[in-house]
Amino acid sequence: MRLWMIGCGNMAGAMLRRWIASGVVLAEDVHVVNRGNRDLPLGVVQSRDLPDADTPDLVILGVKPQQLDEVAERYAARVSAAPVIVSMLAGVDAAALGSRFPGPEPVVVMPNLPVEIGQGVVAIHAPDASEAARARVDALMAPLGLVRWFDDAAGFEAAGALSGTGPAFLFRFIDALAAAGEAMGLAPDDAAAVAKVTASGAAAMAAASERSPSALADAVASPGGMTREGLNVLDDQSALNALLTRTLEAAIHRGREMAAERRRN
Ligand SMILES: NC(=O)C1=CN([C@@H]2O[C@H](COP(=O)(O)OP(=O)(O)OC[C@H]3O[C@@H](n4cnc5c(N)ncnc54)[C@H](O)[C@@H]3O)[C@@H](O)[C@H]2O)C=CC1
Ligand SMILES: O=C(O)[C@@H]1CCC=N1
Repeated sequence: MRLWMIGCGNMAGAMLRRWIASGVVLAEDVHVVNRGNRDLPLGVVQSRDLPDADTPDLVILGVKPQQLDEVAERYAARVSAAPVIVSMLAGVDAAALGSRFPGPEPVVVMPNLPVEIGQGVVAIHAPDASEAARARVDALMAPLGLVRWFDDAAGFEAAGALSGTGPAFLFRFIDALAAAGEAMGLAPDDAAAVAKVTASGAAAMAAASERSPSALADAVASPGGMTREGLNVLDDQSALNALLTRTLEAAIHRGREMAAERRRN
């Protein structure tokens, strides 16, 4: 599959590394436009402008949302013959994308960073996309992890916020576990190592097990034992649930503000 990628930093770069590692895309079939060269797989051409070459199978937008107008002004005419344009920009919906890039079918995705190891989530919203566009996007996204299409905007907003921002919250949780270990007297290196492997082992188990995370927590917590006392703190007045609900609400609120900033009157 031949790709033009306009903006390929942390997020689009993570996707690209997986696409090439999985073989779904060949490095020589990718042209990246970035402001400056980034650390990308060998063979991928990076430049400051699109090439004078045949139109690709897909155009991927991976710049910051604030750069949407700038790149649209510069590249919309040149990508107008491409069949599909995929945006990962938070707060940019299909209407905002389609109005700036007339021609290609607009597809909005919300990926997350673990796509780089094939264990990410890609939420997709393109309710008006043709079967051909859906098939093309599905084939590209398949190696990245869990791929879910949401035809309703609300479902996409919630799923995209949960998966897109979620890794950052889990990374914080790992740090918080380590900090708690340090507070109990562990050396920083030991605390960080123990917290990381505890988190990765538990996450792998939750992903692989037929038991729910709640049932797995119960399996750790012996009646009258240490874990139950700890869980009682997290569960008191649903403290952790309430904190994460507020966290996700704040992220979604910001997403809506960003969407309003991109909306045209
Ligand atoms: N980082 C994440 O976990 C996630 C990010 N996103 C979305 O991905 C997008 C990119 O985020 P990051 O990769 O974190 O940012 P980043 O700053 O790492 O990457 C942006 C890239 O765009 C390039 N760029 C900037 N202006 C340009 C221009 N005028 N023409 C061509 N290239 C240009 C930069 O050189 C850079 O390589 C954002 O819109 C964000 O909402 C979505 C889901 C998750
Ligand atoms: O923080 C952001 O705006 C982007 C979208 C989801 C993850 N990173």
